[in-house]
Amino acid sequence: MSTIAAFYGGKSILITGATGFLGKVLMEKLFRTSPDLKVIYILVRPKAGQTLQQRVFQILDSKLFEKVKEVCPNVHEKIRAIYADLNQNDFAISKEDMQELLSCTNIIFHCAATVRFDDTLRHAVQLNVTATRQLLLMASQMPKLEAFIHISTAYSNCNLKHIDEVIYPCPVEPKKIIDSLEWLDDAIIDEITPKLIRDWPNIYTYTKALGEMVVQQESRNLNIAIIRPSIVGATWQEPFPGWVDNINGPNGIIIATGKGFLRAIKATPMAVADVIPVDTVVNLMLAVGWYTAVHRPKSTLVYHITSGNMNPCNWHKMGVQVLATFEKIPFERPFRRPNANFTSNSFTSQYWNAVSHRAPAIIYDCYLRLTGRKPRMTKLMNRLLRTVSMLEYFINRSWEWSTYNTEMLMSELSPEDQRVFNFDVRQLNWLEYIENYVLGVKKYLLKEDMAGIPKAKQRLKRLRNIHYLFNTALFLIAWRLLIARSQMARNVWFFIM
Ligand SMILES: CCCCCCCCCCCCCCCCCCCCCCCC(=O)SCCNC(=O)CCNC(=O)[C@H](O)C(C)(C)COP(=O)(O)OP(=O)(O)OC[C@H]1O[C@@H](n2cnc3c(N)ncnc32)[C@H](O)[C@@H]1OP(=O)(O)O
Ligand SMILES: NC(=O)C1=CN([C@@H]2O[C@H](COP(=O)(O)OP(=O)(O)OC[C@H]3O[C@@H](n4cnc5c(N)ncnc54)[C@H](OP(=O)(O)O)[C@@H]3O)[C@@H](O)[C@H]2O)C=CC1
Repeated sequence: MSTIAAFYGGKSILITGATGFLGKVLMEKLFRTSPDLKVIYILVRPKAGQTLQQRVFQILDSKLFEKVKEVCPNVHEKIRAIYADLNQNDFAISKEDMQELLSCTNIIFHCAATVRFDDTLRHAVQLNVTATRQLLLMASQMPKLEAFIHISTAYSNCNLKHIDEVIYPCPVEPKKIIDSLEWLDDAIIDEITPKLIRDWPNIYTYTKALGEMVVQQESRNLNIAIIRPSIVGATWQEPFPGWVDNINGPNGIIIATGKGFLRAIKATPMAVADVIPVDTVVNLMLAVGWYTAVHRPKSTLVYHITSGNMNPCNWHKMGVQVLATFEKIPFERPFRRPNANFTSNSFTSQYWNAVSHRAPAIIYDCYLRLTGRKPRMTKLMNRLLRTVSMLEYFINRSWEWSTYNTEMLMSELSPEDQRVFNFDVRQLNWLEYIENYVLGVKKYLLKEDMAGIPKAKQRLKRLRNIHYLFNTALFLIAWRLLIARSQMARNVWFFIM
């Protein structure tokens, strides 16, 4: 019997960000391994015209939860969705709900965040810093609370090259920033943002660092742990390989490459691609929840869950395997044949952007115009290139994250717990994982049917022929122009003939 699974039995667990990528996988694993848990409270806001209940039903009815329904048929009764908006004071939680949360919660997993790189400082601070402070305040009023697990990111200190499992101070106190955002207007905030974030690459990573500082400062006598995952990718093993549900991180790039929109990227091929499967992160989270509650470490422990130091993969290897998978299982209706040119040179990258991205988009838009349709490819390409430029910082550098606490925790687990809550990334076979990842993107994100593969392969062949034809025509035109202008070219031509 797993000690960790037994620990969560009968517990009331509060999860923020349960409707997000990580949150869903966390709930799934909790229900599957501890079906006798008492209740999971989730803080949810209505979204896209859906009520809280509709959002919960949609999650429970998804493929991700198929196994859960077998082991925990009354899962609907064990989720208690509580209306909450983390952007508002007291999260706009009703008095009755707040009372229940304060008196019943045993464990908190705080996953909610804005993960957009280009969010406004005001919104990102509200969600990633102020809301964390607010939640800690709530936690301090929970008599039954055993552990508070805060999810940060391995990139919260990406301005450093070597990162230890410690909380690093930020140059400006979070409280000062929270206070000043209350009276500064948006224009001034925009102006001072670059000065505040200094050598952090974006507002997201900066506010996650501030969030960690808040955790340290407001920890009072709570049992707290911080988890820092690197780039969270599709599931490796559980509940099935390849599950993924948003376009963040590598997912959008895989789609753009598979559909033939993106064929070159400014990346350092040998830089470490520190992707970590989402189920691995969730297993560590549950193990940390147990360890923090039971062993009550004296200080706030930070756990890195990264792949680079234990089982490194680089962007080149990843790109090659992604392309190899596209050969076997191509995406439907590609714009061009998938290709992946990595270059770390800015000039070459701009050349590829002009020749491989913008020019085909312009040509395609001309074609759309000529056939009486609305041009759209240039706009789409501009947005894609903007997105790619925001990711460039992370694919042109490598970091070293120490993992002493994570390894210590692994050694504390029983063999059964090491199996059920496996976060040992050394066992990961990258080639297999990447293939399942791409397949997962096709099935769960693009919702493409495997029956469409022969047609997609045919289309790829047609695109290859068009590509050859286009290049041959281009070559002949260039050659013809050269012959018309140069005596030397004419001599070579007569010689060949
Ligand atoms: C030739 C290429 C070779 C490829 C080889 C094969 C691939 C092998 C994999 C290699 C991948 C390399 C890239 C890896 C990138 C790794 C990045 C890691 C970053 C680590 C940071 C830390 C991790 C974390 O802690 S949190 C999670 C990270 N957060 C995010 O990823 C959020 C990023 N997204 C944003 O901030 C925004 O979406 C933004 C600013 C990028 C765009 O905002 P905007 O308002 O313009 O629009 P949206 O409505 O959001 O989207 C517009 C448009 O863009 C598409 N899109 C959005 N995100 C992505 C994406 N990540 N990749 C690609 N495309 C994206 C989206 O679909 C929209 O398209 P529409 O058609 O208009 O709907
Ligand atoms: N994905 C990754 O690569 C990595 C993620 N992380 C961290 O993991 C955590 C989870 O990330 P991930 O699951 O990927 O992110 P998602 O964007 O998928 O999920 C974010 C969650 O936060 C919730 N949320 C956002 N704003 C509010 C609000 N105002 N009120 C209530 N809930 C809100 C969202 O709810 P809603 O559905 O209503 O929008 C959603 O449930 C974050 O803390 C992130 O920093 C760390 C490293 C890497």
